Amino acid sequence: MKISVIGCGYLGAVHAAAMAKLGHDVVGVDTDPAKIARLAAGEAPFFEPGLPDLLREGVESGRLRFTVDISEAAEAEVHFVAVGTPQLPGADGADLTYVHGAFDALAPVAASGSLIVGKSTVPVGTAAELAERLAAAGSEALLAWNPEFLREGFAVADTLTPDRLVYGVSDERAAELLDAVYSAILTRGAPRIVTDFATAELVKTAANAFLATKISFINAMAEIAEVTGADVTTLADAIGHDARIGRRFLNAGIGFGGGCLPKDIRAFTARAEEIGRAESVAFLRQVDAINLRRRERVVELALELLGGSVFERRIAVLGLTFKPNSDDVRDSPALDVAERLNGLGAAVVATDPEGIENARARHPQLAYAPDASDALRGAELAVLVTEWGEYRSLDPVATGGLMSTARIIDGRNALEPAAWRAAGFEYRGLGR
Ligand SMILES: NC(=O)c1ccc[n+]([C@@H]2O[C@H](COP(=O)([O-])OP(=O)(O)OC[C@H]3O[C@@H](n4cnc5c(N)ncnc54)[C@H](O)[C@@H]3O)[C@@H](O)[C@H]2O)c1
Ligand SMILES: O=c1ccn([C@@H]2O[C@H](COP(=O)(O)OP(=O)(O)O[C@H]3O[C@H](CO)[C@@H](O)[C@H](O)[C@H]3O)[C@@H](O)[C@H]2O)c(=O)[nH]1
Repeated sequence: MKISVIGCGYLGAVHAAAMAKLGHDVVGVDTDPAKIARLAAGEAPFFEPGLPDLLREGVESGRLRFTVDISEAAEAEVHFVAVGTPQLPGADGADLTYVHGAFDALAPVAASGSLIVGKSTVPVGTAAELAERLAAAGSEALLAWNPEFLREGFAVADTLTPDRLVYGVSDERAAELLDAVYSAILTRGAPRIVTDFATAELVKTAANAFLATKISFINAMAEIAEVTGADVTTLADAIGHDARIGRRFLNAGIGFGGGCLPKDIRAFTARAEEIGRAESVAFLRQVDAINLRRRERVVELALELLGGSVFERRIAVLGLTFKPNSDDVRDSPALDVAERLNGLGAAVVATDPEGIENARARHPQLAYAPDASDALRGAELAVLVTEWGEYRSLDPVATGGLMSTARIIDGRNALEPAAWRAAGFEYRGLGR
């Protein structure tokens, strides 16, 4: 099939390359010429394992091309819209400017009977409004909402072998076209849920709200464990054995960040207020508050370990991205911790295997080191805030040898406390 993908960021670039892998003829469109130039050369503009191979393969096969010119999407039978829906500046709601821009640009281009598929995460009710917007623009394209559940770091596998496909549609033809797009995935047995616009939009919002709640639940237990001397990791293992609870997403630490969970729970809160149901999701404010308190806790522990002041004390911050296997620093708890310590006058030296460039663009005032050894050399305190494999496997004896004083805060509970203590470290985890 001929497919266009409008918006080639983290989601759209992966989606475009995956659609080409499924055998479709794909054009990716983005308003950012630098991004398009890299993608057109078969290069990934961000770090995502497996994406470079997929892009190269697609571009070399001729099934995948990229452009800034949306008129090149005119021949597509299906148009995926994957533009950003960031948090509004100074408010909780989602900024739909890019979605509106993409739909307004697509309306005159999309052929009658072609299908426009929203993939961006939007507040419930958005698709219905966009259907009216398309009709008002005289478009005879169909509309569907097909939310995306991929995780950064696993985006390629999540797109090619999703847990489920959700179609929000208002007529059968839209579902048929989506079945044709995803036939190779459906043949492999992926569950497919066909529903209305509102349910499809809410499935996405609810999934992220649930994941965020699970993380804040375990972080709330970490707060209790810190006062009572209990160990939150053992607690998570123990409750996780109950299949109704499950162990995944029960890792306590400095909490969730990234371009999705934080903004999506805030947008949900804002939309619930708009529809008069603020109390239904009032708990999400607590979820957000617990999450942000964990970053503060790291600062408290740093002050405690350094005798009350971090001023001009050298602190190595290991990790800048919101999670490992990504270069994404959007709403990153790791970068926030580095910033907070820096704001208190600490001599922070931060490092990350993939995130330095993006972190520097946001926080040029921080000092960055190319690798962990450089960051750790001469430091009085190490703070592990993103659990990259190479930080998890740091040798405590060698690490202690680099530092001026052996102290570590394990902000992701990623290290074996006994091994670090045996190597002479003052070790602090979160909730253990
Ligand atoms: N990143 C993820 O892991 C992920 C997963 C699931 C859902 N989502 C959702 O997908 C959407 C996109 O997220 P992202 O992380 O890829 O964002 P992003 O900021 O990385 O990418 C958005 C892209 O859209 C482009 N764009 C903006 N307006 C455009 C227009 N009118 N025409 C063409 N391109 C335009 C931007 O230049 C940018 O490249 C969001 O709604 C997000 O919540 C993201
Ligand atoms: O037990 C856990 C699990 C995760 N996290 C943190 O939670 C954040 C989000 O992690 P993850 O969900 O793996 O990353 P994303 O790539 O942002 O993916 C989420 O957001 C996407 C965009 O909506 C959805 O598509 C995915 O299904 C959803 O998992 C990261 O900061 C993690 O460090 C924890 O603190 N503890």
